[in-house]
Amino acid sequence: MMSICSSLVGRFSPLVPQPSNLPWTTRPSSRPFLLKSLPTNFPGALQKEQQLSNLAVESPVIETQEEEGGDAHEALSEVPTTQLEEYPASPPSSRKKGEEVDDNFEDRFKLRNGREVFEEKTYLVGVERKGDTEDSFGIEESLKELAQLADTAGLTVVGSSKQKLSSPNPRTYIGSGKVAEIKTAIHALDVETVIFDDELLPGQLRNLEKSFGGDVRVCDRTALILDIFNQRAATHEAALQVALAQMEYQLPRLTKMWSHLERQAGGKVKGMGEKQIEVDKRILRTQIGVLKKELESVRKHRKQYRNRRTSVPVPVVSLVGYTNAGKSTLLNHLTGADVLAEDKLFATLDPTTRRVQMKNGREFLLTDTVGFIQKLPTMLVAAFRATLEEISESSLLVHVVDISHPLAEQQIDAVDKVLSELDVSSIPKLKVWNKVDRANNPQEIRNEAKKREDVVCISALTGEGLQEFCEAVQEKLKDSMVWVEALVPFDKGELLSTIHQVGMVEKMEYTENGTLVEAHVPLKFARLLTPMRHLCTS
Ligand SMILES: Nc1nc2c(ncn2[C@@H]2O[C@H](COP(=O)(O)OP(=O)(O)OP(=O)(O)O)[C@@H](O)[C@H]2O)c(=O)[nH]1
Ligand SMILES: [Mg+2]
Repeated sequence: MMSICSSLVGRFSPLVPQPSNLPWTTRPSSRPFLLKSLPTNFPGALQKEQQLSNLAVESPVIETQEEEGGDAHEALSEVPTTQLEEYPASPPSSRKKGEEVDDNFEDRFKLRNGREVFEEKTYLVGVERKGDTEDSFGIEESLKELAQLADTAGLTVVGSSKQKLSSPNPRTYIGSGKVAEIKTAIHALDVETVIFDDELLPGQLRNLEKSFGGDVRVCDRTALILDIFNQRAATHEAALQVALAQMEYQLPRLTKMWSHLERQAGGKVKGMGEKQIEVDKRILRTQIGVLKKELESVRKHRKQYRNRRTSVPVPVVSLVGYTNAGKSTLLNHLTGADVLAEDKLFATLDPTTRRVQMKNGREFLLTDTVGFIQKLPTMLVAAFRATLEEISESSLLVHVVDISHPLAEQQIDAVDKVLSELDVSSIPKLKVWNKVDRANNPQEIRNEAKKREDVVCISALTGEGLQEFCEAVQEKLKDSMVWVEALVPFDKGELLSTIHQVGMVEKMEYTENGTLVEAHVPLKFARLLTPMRHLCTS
């Protein structure tokens, strides 16, 4: 079963019989994180998982005893709660505590990306920080995006709630009044999972689960995104990257989780929790080390492949952009590739490269990359850094924007922010306003794009503007090429066709001693022409 929390925090699945005679069964969610979601192709994954799970079994988890209410900070930071807002929801169930699962329980198991997903009823919570700048994603839009992420993960959103705060409550992130309000709503709606739009501290997660009571799980946006990546990782490398990010996410949470043991046991087992943390942390670190080594070797192979590819001096153009902007659709349309493109977030996790052949005989390689998102978990950026760094070797970055999206500007900013962390400032860029066919005011957008330098307006779906796009790419590629004048001898005729293929020929003239060429060519290729350039200038 693949559900958001079960894959990340190793909670009992409703289908797995829970051992009732064990001390922690009253609160299985308090068990330390297990590594349930390791890719099965990760060497030793099963063995390690079992080790950690065995360790967990030996360690009783003691209920946390946080004081309720009386939080001065809360009183200062909380602003009157907003109205509960509900998505078209399934009718509140009349299920009583302890009663058996609903009739349609079995129907809620769905097949997604070849995996079984349990469609958990999910409730979303967002916090608007007072003083958030106007150009950032508003709370409404951020929650909408969270709902899309939840849908992508296979969850069913049944309601949502938001709160305006000057600063988050250190204990429960939201204020106590809001916690009570949400508790009432989620019990009425039979909610199984509550997802917060921001990353929560491990203590906040725990306190919220305790406050909501029952079997309600609490997760944060980071856990949700990690889970989607986990569900979608199709290749060995992507699976390794996601497993690494998940472990890095788990490591600090594991620490905090165990540190409660001693405190709650009133010091009677002093040192026990600490010892346990050390053992678990060591296992996790060893696994992280093994994963990093394996990733290194996978990347070495890919680099060798890339080096072989770059020996052919065809320029590489990388597509970057916000998730769902239409990058894969553009690649598919231009190259006839069959990359998965769908109206889900993070459809693509692995870079795919295809050759684009233009009508004029010129070519370039086009690479599709993983999409970006606002509040991208840092451990994911770190884990995917190597994949993304490949784009730093491209001759041109094409930033694909969904111009029909109401928050296109904010999405552009979010992408620029990630790009600025990747050290690609020296690479020429071209902006593509995609999905113009879907915009409310397509003609206005086309006119605006015309006025701007470095912007091409297209529809990857209908094909509008793709010829213009290819021409703009060619023009931009000039920026990464060098100007050469060379006299190519007649017996080196194949060089002329390569110049046509990878460069931009301005002039070609047949002389007694060979063909005189003036062209922009990639730097690597210019070096090959050096002896002929010498001939030309002398
Ligand atoms: N109307 C319209 N829809 C488009 C266009 N381009 C893409 N789409 C749709 O937008 C959705 C997302 O497209 P993808 O190509 O998967 O987007 P992506 O940028 O690769 O997304 P990630 O892989 O998640 O980063 C799909 O449902 C596409 O059919 C377009 O020009 N017009
Ligand atoms: Mg894609």
